[in-house]
Amino acid sequence: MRIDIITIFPEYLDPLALSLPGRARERGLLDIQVHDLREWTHDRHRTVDDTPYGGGAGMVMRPEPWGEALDSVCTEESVVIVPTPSGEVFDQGRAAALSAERHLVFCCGRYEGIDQRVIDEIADRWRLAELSLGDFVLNGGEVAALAITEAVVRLIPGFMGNPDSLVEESHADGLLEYPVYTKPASWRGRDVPEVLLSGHHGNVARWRHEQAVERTRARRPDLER
Ligand SMILES: COC(=O)c1ccnc(N)c1
Repeated sequence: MRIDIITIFPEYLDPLALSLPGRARERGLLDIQVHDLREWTHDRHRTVDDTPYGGGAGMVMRPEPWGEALDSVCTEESVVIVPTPSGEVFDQGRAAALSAERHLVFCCGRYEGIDQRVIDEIADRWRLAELSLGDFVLNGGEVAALAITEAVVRLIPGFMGNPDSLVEESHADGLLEYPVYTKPASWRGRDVPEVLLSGHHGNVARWRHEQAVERTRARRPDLER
C-alpha cells in the first residue's frame, strides 16, 4: 500500500516513521510520503488560505494549491480521504475496507476548512471518503490522518507480527473486548478471576464472551446486535 498525506504541517506526521508503520516501510509492505501543500503555491508568501465568500470568521483553504497537489499525487486507483467533523464516522469496518486499497491520499484541512470545489473535484475524478473520528472538532485533519492510518495499516496482511492478535480485538466481532489479566495472580488484594487460572479453555472462552457482551451492553448499547 502507498499512502500520500498532504498537509501544511508535515512535521505533525513524523510519528508515522516510528513503531509499526516504520517497520512495515522497511519490509516494503507500506510506502508513506508526506507532502507540504505549500509545494504547490507560487506566490512569495506561499499563500494557502483566504477570507470566506459570504463573510464570517476565519479563513478558508484556497482551491488552487489543492488542485495542483491532487493532480500530482493521485492516480486512477486513489481513495482520497478528507478528515472532517462533517464526515461519515470512521469505524473498524471502514478500516478493514481501506486496508484492501492500494493507494490512500489524505487531504489534511486547516482553518475553517477546504473550499468545497476541491471536494467536488475529488468526488468527480477519484473515490472520495470524508471521514470523522467522532463528534468533536480538531484544529486540523492531521491527528485524524494519523489515527486512520494506524487503524488501517495494522490490518494489512503481513503487517502485524502476530495476526492472531487481530482476531479478538474490540469491534472485530462487533463487541467490545473482554478484560485482560497477567501476572501476578494477586495484586494489592485484587485477584485474577479464577476461571482464567483453571486451564479449562471452554470455560475461559465462555467467560470472555460473557464479559464482552456485558461490557458492550453497559458502554455501547448502540453496538448491540
Ligand atoms: C479538521 O478536522 C477535524 O476537526 C476532524 C477530523 C476528523 N474527525 C473529527 N472529529 C474532526
